[in-house]
Amino acid sequence: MANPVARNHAERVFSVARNVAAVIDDSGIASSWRRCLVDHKLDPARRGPPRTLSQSELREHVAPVDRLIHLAMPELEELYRVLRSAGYCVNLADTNAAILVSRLPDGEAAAILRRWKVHTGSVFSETVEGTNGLGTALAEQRPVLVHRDEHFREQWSQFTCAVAPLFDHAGQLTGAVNITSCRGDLDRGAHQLAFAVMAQSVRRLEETIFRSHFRDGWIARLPAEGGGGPVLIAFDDDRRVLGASRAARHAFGLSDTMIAAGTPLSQLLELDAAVPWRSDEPQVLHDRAGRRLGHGQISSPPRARPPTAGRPSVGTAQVGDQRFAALLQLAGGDPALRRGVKRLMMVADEDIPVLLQGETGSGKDVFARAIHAASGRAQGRYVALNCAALPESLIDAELFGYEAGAFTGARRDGCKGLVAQADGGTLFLDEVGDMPLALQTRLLRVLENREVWPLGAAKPVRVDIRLISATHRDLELMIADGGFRADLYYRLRGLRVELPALRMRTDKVEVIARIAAEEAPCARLSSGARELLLAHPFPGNMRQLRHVLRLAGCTAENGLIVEADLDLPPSARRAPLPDLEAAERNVIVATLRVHPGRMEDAARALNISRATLYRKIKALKISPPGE
Ligand SMILES: Nc1ncnc2c1ncn2[C@@H]1O[C@H](COP(=O)(O)OP(=O)(O)OP(=O)(O)O)[C@@H](O)[C@H]1O
Repeated sequence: MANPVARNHAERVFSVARNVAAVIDDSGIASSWRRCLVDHKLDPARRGPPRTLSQSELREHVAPVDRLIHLAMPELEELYRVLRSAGYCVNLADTNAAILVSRLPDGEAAAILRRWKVHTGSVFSETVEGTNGLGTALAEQRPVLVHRDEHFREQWSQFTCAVAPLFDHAGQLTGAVNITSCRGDLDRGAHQLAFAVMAQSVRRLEETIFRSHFRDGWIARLPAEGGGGPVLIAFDDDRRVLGASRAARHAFGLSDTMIAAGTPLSQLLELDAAVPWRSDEPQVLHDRAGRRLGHGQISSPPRARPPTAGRPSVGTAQVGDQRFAALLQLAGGDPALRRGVKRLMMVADEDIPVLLQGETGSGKDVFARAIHAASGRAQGRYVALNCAALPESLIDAELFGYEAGAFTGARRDGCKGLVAQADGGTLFLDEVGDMPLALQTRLLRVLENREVWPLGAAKPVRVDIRLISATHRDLELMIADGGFRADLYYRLRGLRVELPALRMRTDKVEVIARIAAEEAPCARLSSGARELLLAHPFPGNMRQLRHVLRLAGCTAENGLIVEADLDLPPSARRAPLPDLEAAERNVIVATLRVHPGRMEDAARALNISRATLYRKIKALKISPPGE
């Protein structure tokens, strides 16, 4: 042990850890030191950089928390804006203490943090790096401030880090937010303010995560006590609890089992059914025993909010209508897609079924949600059903519901099936081409009779639903092969809209710029990176583009995304020269989209005869575009 400072530090660590019981350990530092020595067998004098993840390891860490990163970015950017000039870096880490997003401050501080690898890809778990902000906060699942020589390893003594663990909608640990400073002129107390700012930002982020998860439910927000997280309870229209934040679980003793059993909200709060809640306004809430809890807020799901005034009636849809803004934004500048959206706008208030056709990741789900939100049924529920993911045994009960005691294991009060839940709203049948034939027959009956027959029920229940379905399959080919019922197809395809693959969009340049601004707001695309993105075929379409840019936003240095930041498969880094067949297919599909339903014009544009065009369409298995 060459360095006397390191030796003194190590001696202090050994002495404190031996006498943990005797020291005042409000900050938990002494207990952590002891854990590092006794449990993790670490050496406080060891020097060396933290472990850093390779690009592919980083990808594996990012994938499971992709949505979290997406939700967290605006809050992290705001925190960074506030703390950057004070010399703090802002990091988001996963539960393994691997930094996935990093924003470095200006000037010399950034150089020091970079030299010590306090940035994206480094791992700061307590079991390897000893007591440190990220590792210790995650190990103890509580906010911690580790100031200079409170670090287990002497080499980290130039830093102060404050970290708050992040809990998801179910109260489970999902990551941590960290701010780190290397300013030697500030004492522990001086860092407390930044710590408090960061903790507040984490509380807001936890609320965002919760609200995003329960976006279709009601949410009660109760006054929070002390420094705990937000106290939030989600519940359904029948006032049964759907979920609760970590702090709400503690406050009301709510367990997963109680939530799964659909505990009535009345067991937690005093509810006066006669008094309608004033949605989103602060109001005094009481517990079930009538004790005043203080000011809280109850927010209704978007569908239950009153419609905007002056909603236009059938057939008067205008491009300028605010309610269509989301749909038009999704369509971007692609002319064929804009034509599809205009047709959707014309029938927004009609109950005409819509069939969305497109490759994976082309936006079928987001389009379906936007169609529902722009429709006259926006106040009703949007219920999505993935037909490919339904276990055969659950189909009937899930879809059509059951009466109390219909079978062993059934809920005591029965269950409303998904179809009935969409009553008054929209039912989205995703991957409809993957629906088993037996279910196709049962669904057809529901659509024909507009009623469902729950298991064990004496009479059917009438339902009023609008159907949107989506598939990446060619249903007409499936009909020809006997894999899909023709009668069901014609019921589903009222208005067919094809969502083009990203590589076929004529507005790819603008799409890339828009998604880059959303996913990597603090970074600029270098011209090399832009070229690479434009040339890439993106088999995963918009989803893949978002993922690639989100990751690039995490790894970009100095706010510039370069080619190396783009996680594109090496073999596909340059778009392969398409083979003749693929090239022909692309040209024909693009031409048919420009001349929908007008074969004569399409053939003329391609400079081939109509008969040749039909032959090519058949040979290349191209599905005819929607009218
Ligand atoms: N036009 C668009 N503009 C911006 N983002 C989009 C657009 N379309 C899709 N996305 C984004 O791409 C991702 C995938 O979209 P979505 O889930 O709707 O695709 P999908 O076609 O339903 O995919 P799958 O068939 O695999 O279920 C989402 O993050 C969505 O926000």
